[in-house]
Amino acid sequence: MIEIKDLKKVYAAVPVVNIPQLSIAKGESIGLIGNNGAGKTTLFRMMLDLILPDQGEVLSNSEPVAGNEAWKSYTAAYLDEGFLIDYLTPEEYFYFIGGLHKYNNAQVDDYLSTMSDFFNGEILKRGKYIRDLSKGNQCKVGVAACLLQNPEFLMLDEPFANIDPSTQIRLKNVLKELNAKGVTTLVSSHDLNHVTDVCDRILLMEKGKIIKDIETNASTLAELEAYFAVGGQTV
Ligand SMILES: Nc1ncnc2c1ncn2[C@@H]1O[C@H](COP(=O)(O)OP(=O)(O)OP(=O)(O)O)[C@@H](O)[C@H]1O
Repeated sequence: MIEIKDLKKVYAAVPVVNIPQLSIAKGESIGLIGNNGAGKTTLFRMMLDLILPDQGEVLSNSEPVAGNEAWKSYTAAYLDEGFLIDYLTPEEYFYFIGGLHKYNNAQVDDYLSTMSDFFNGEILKRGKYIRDLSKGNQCKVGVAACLLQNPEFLMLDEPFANIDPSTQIRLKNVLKELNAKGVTTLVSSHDLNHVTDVCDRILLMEKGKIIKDIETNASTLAELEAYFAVGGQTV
C-alpha cells in the first residue's frame, strides 16, 4: 500500500530522515518508535505531503502522495492540534469533516453516538470550542475525526501521549478492531507496551534511519526495553 523510496529530508545539513526503502502492506499494523528527534514526525509529514522531501518519494497505492489527491480519500491522520479547527465546537468540526466525505449531519450523529465511551462525557454538548479542550480531549477529537472518515490507512502520531489510561485502553481496542477489519495503521509512540500490544510490526527509528524492522513476538517488548535502557545505540 505504501512504498518509500530513497527518502531523505535534511535540516541544517543534518539528514533527519534517511530511508532508502520501506514497504507497508495493506492491513499491516505498524508501530513507529524512536527517541526524541529520531525523525518520526518528519517522516509522517512527508507521507502526508505536508513537507517536501529533499530526495526520494512516498507512494500510496502506487501513486506519489506529493501533488496528488487520490490518497486523501482513503487516508486519515492526526499528528497534532494543527489538524483541528480551534474556533469550532467538536460537533461542528465532526460535521465539517463528515461533510468532506459526503456524510450528512444525521450520519455523523449516528457515528458520534457510538463514541460515547471513548468521549467519556467530555467532548459533546459541553458548549466548548475545540481551543478550550484539554490536550487529551483535543486528541480524542482528532482521533475520532479520523475514525469518522472510515479510512483504509490511518496514521496517528503519539496518540497515547496525552490521553488518560481508560482512553488509552479504548484506543488500543479501537486499533485492534480496525486491524481485524483490514485497515492499515501506522502509529508512533514512546510507549513500548502499547505499540507491542497493538502492532504486528515495529519500526525503530534512530537519527532518521530505520535501524530495526521487527515482526512483533513474545520477546519484542523485552528486546526494545533492553535497547532503550542504554539510551539507544548509534549505527
Ligand atoms: N522545520 C524544521 N526545521 C529544522 N529542523 C527541524 C524541523 N522540523 C524538524 N526538525 C528537526 O528534525 C529532527 C527530527 O524531528 P522530528 O520531530 O521528526 O522527530 P520525532 O522523532 O518526531 O521526535 P519526538 O519524539 O520528540 O516527537 C529533529 O532534530 C528536529 O529538530
